[in-house]
Amino acid sequence: MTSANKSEKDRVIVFDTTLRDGEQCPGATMTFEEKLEIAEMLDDMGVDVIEAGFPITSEGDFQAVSEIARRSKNSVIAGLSRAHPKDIDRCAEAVKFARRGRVHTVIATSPLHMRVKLNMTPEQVMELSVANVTRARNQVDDVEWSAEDGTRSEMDFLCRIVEAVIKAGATTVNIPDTVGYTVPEEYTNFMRTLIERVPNSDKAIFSVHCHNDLGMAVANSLAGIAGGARQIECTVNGIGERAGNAALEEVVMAINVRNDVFPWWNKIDTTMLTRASKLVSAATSFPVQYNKAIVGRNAFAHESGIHQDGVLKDASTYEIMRPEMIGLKKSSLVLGKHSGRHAFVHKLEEMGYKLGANQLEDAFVRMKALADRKKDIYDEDIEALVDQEIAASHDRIKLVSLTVIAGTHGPQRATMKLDVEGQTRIEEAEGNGPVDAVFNCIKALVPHEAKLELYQVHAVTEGTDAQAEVSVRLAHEGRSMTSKGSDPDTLVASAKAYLGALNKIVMKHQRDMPAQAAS
Ligand SMILES: CC(=O)SCCNC(=O)CCNC(=O)[C@H](O)C(C)(C)COP(=O)(O)OP(=O)(O)OC[C@H]1O[C@@H](n2cnc3c(N)ncnc32)[C@H](O)[C@@H]1OP(=O)(O)O
Ligand SMILES: CC(C)C(=O)C(=O)O
Repeated sequence: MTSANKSEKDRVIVFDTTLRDGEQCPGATMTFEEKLEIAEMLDDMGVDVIEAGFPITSEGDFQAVSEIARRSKNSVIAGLSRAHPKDIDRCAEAVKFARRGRVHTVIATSPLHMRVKLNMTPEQVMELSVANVTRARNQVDDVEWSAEDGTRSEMDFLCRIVEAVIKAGATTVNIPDTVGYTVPEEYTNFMRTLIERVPNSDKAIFSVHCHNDLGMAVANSLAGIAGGARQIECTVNGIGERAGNAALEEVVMAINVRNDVFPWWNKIDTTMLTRASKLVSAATSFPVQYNKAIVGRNAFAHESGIHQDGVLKDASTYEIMRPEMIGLKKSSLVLGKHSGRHAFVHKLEEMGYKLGANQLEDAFVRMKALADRKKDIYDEDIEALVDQEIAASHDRIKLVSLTVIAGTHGPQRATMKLDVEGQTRIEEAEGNGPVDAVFNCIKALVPHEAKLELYQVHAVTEGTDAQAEVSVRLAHEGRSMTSKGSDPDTLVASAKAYLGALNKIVMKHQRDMPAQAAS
């Protein structure tokens, strides 16, 4: 819906209950400071109503609701209360500090809850509701009344009690699907029938509050709006009692992305959704499911080659919304065993590599082999893979020959012949031991600043004729390059390992040159 044709009757009021229903689920308790931080973020995000807690629950909850109310900027601050005078008074006392405070009073209306839990007749529930809405209205202008277990309530009774609470001053009427029992079409009809049958329904906003026991909380919320409700109660990341509540980020994005079928609008700044999700996850210590819609870490990640190719050609092939819309910088192409060449080349280009066709094919085959063994392929894995590939075929510096004079009478002396980019160079150097003499020779032949960080010798086979394997790590300009060399002669293996690491540094330097020149 464009801003030109936005009308108030099509606006969906977003009521966030992360701090109340969200906190009710086992393990989600948040500290006072965490609640303040979340409330501030919700306020900045454009949430219309923040249900900050249930003040009668504890002194801590009362303090949190009061402080959130004091600090509120734009949002209405609501507190929950039972249909009980002491709950109502405590709640009104907490929310009165807000620019606009709301008392939200709830009582069950289903036959089961009234009989078993409340031990009350419908008439007693009606009386109590009217009395407590009146009591609340005497203290604040904004009063919400909720019919707990509304979707399992009898329509005739619901119509009568809703009419009565609106008369008593309720400004919002919420019909929760407390146990996540309804299904979309049923809920649309339920809300539509109720709104049509209650004679004074135009005097209040109708609200939906859906739980996810059958995984339909979001679908049901939208269906309730289709039936005439104009407030959705939801939580960040969908946290809440049992299987949770409708997820705020899902209802909001469903309305925004499918505005053709959900022709309503809301005031949420969706670019804050990712941040909100992370904040709530950190405060509750509830990890966000990887495949969670909108904010899961895989929601904008692609590993399959066919999808990656499509996304590279045009992201809308596999993405129905742009990642920036929810505050993500970009979607990610994750390399793995399902990836194809297009994504591999793209990744290499991002990392500054440009390979010839054969090198690319070899590196790709080795990436697949690695992915079969390893769950996550990181940039360093690709770097190691490709550097090895390039180094093998493109060594700028090659060892031609080496002679070392060692023994008890030092200094030890090495004579080395190298092929440096097609030119033969010969040099002699002394050292404090034969390895030092070999490395000094290399430094004389190819002057460089790299520092030796690691030198290790392993015997690969047994016996005095064992093949030696030497590892050398050189540090240069904040990066380390490691290489291995093997030979039956330890000194030759040492020279090969050193030259291998040096070749990588040279190659990296050449690769970075164009980027540095451009910047
Ligand atoms: C669907 C929802 O999410 S509703 C919100 C649920 N959230 C919570 O319960 C969290 C906060 N709750 C609490 O801290 C406590 O339950 C309190 C402070 C509200 C009440 O604690 P207690 O007085 O010890 O009562 P307890 O929780 O054991 O039992 C609930 C009592 O409230 C009554 N009750 C339940 N709902 C309502 C209601 N909407 N209006 C009036 N009374 C109610 C019950 O019938 C029961 O009454 P009884 O003691 O006469 O049998
Ligand atoms: C308090 C009400 C709205 C509730 O949380 C529910 O019915 O699930």
